[in-house]
Amino acid sequence: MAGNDWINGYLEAILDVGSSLRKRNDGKLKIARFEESKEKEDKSFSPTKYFVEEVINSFDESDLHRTWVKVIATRNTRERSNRLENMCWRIWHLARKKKKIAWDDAQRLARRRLEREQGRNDAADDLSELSEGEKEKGDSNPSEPVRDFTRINSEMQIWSDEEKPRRLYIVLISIHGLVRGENMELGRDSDTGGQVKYVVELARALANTKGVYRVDLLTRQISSPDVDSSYGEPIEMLSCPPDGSGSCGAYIVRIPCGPATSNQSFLLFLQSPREQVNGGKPTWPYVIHGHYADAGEVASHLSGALNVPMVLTGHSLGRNKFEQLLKQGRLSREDINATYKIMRRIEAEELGLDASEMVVTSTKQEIEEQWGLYDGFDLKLERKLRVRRRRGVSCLGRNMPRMVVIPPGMDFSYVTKQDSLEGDLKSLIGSDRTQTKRNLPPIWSEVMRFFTNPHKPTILALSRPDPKKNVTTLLKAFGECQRLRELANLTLILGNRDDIEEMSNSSSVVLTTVLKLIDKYDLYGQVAYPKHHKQSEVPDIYRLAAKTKGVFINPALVEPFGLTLIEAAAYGLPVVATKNGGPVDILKALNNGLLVDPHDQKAIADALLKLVADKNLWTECRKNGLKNIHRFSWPEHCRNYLSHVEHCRNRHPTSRLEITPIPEEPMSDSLKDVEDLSLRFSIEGDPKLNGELDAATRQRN
Ligand SMILES: O=c1ccn([C@@H]2O[C@H](COP(=O)(O)OP(=O)(O)O[C@H]3O[C@H](CO)[C@@H](O)[C@H](O)[C@H]3O)[C@@H](O)[C@H]2O)c(=O)[nH]1
Ligand SMILES: O=P(O)(O)OC[C@H]1O[C@](O)(CO)[C@@H](O)[C@@H]1O
Repeated sequence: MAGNDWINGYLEAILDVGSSLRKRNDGKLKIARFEESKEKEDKSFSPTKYFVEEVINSFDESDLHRTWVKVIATRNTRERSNRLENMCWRIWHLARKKKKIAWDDAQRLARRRLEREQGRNDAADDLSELSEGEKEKGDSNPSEPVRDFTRINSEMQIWSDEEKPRRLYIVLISIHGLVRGENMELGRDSDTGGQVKYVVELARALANTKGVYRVDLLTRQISSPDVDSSYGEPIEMLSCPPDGSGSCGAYIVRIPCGPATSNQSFLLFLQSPREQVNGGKPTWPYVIHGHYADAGEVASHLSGALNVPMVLTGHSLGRNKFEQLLKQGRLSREDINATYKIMRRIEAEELGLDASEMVVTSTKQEIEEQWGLYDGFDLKLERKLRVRRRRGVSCLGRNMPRMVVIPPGMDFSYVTKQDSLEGDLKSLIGSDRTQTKRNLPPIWSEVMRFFTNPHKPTILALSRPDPKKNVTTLLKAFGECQRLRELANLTLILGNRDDIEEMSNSSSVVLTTVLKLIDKYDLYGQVAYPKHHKQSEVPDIYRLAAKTKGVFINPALVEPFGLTLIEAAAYGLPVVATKNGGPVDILKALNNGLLVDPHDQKAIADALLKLVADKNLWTECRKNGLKNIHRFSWPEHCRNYLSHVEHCRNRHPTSRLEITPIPEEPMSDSLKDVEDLSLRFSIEGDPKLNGELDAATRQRN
């Protein structure tokens, strides 16, 4: 039986290896393990023994044993041989099948292990990519704004002009400060500064973006003899571009709020669907965007009442300010809270954070070192959720606002070609000190009249007269550095003032301290501190400092972003800036200056000296700033903004809300046009719309 030879070897192996049969508890004989074989295992590998062990050890086949008993009982040799062959084949087949199953399991396990490993690697890549994506990339093609700060999710659609015609209605809310579109009074008080400029320029830029039909910037109506009547106008159309030629669909809407901001007033305004888009059908805001703690709290109420996604921008954060003021050591915790109501502000910021789908920050640093201080935000969880969303894994039950870095832009319409560094200045400071009657900016004379030697480079500081801006430390650094005083003058533009006594307490303290320090260090003839300047003169102030080969400095204790730094760069002025806050990322992008510890007076003086004295460094920084400033572009900002807002969890009012109108008071004429905005008080929520809608659907209703 040549065909059966292998069987003999196989059977011999079964017999040779030996086996002890053990009575199974269920009465069946179970082929036991080959303990002996373990002990006697010879060093050389025997495939037969291995196979036999595999077959016998690896499965318990009772009926196989019954067959075996029958086979050995078979007398007919031929019959027995056939049965033996069949049995061996069955054993062999079973063993192979078993091994195949084990192999498949092993393969499946290996594949799952590989997938999990891949998933972990992807997640790690995503996380590292996230941190990479937010890191400054190398210089790119100067003609193309670089998305340094803003990381667009690879799957996320970039907002493009090719979008099907959309007619989005966006609501921005910025409550405090004096808000108007032209000739802003920035620096007039602690609440009228960069944020006012930011929201007005954002409203214009969004309205100028294809697909956006209307932008309403909601703020408080302020009617008071102390301020210009323009702040009492119920509605102001924003000219686009700012030279007043035509409208782009951006409006400032001033809501009568009484002494305190009432959510109700804003709610009533927003709950009348806007009839400007989609052929007169009421349209809900696509998004409600709150700016700063106060508007963040109001927006959170409106977002909840209207079921419209909310976006938040901090501009400046209470926890961060609190930390820096404590570090400065001049005020106790109680004094800080009494002065700034800082705990109430932080509460509002936490509420806004909790209600937001997305937080727009100006820098990566703002996420990690400013929002990272808040209960309502956890950096690691936000990143994990972002990775999960990207991998299509459900995030239900886990809410954390998405943080997106989209730095503000700049209105470049005032930036002319690079001014030559010669020319005007010579005529301005001729030997007889009389200004030649050329069309030189009047503000130049206003500044230069303070200086004994106007030929020296001027160090420029421009900010609201707010303690946080740390101007007093700058003055001490300048006053105590003889070398710096010999080399340079100092210009302080600290808002507009008539009478220091009539200013807010914090502004009054800052300005009084400035005057005392000028006197203490006898800086007369070396420091300029003009009382007034117009908004339109700010570019010329930067230009003047650049013409003198001066330096811009922002020594703030903490600067969430620092619009003045990008403005200075746009006018060719190298900068020295606080290392606390947004300037870290700004200088990374612009590569146009030096960072300092705002608490270190000597470091401030040394940095200023370095830039004023080293003309090569000064020229290099000027050149870099001019080359890289394009990265701060409002059109780019808006494309990124809309791309991210598109992915906010979209919701839609699903209930009919009857709002009882406030009893009508006789409306002044000026309010008539507000009425034209269809201030109706009932909303037609479509009850059948119970689910969440995607952005496109939402816009159709
Ligand atoms: O006398 C002055 C003082 C300021 N400004 C302008 O006001 C703005 C000031 O903005 P910024 O330097 O950014 O400071 P803040 O007023 O404190 O602005 C807050 O809001 C800004 C926008 O989010 C952030 O960049 C800041 O970090 C944040 O503190 C700039 O455009 C200045 O040109 C004037 O025109 N005249
Ligand atoms: O953190 P602070 O001191 O309130 O600074 C932020 C202030 O600056 C501004 O952004 C200037 O516009 C105000 O809106 C805001 O009150």
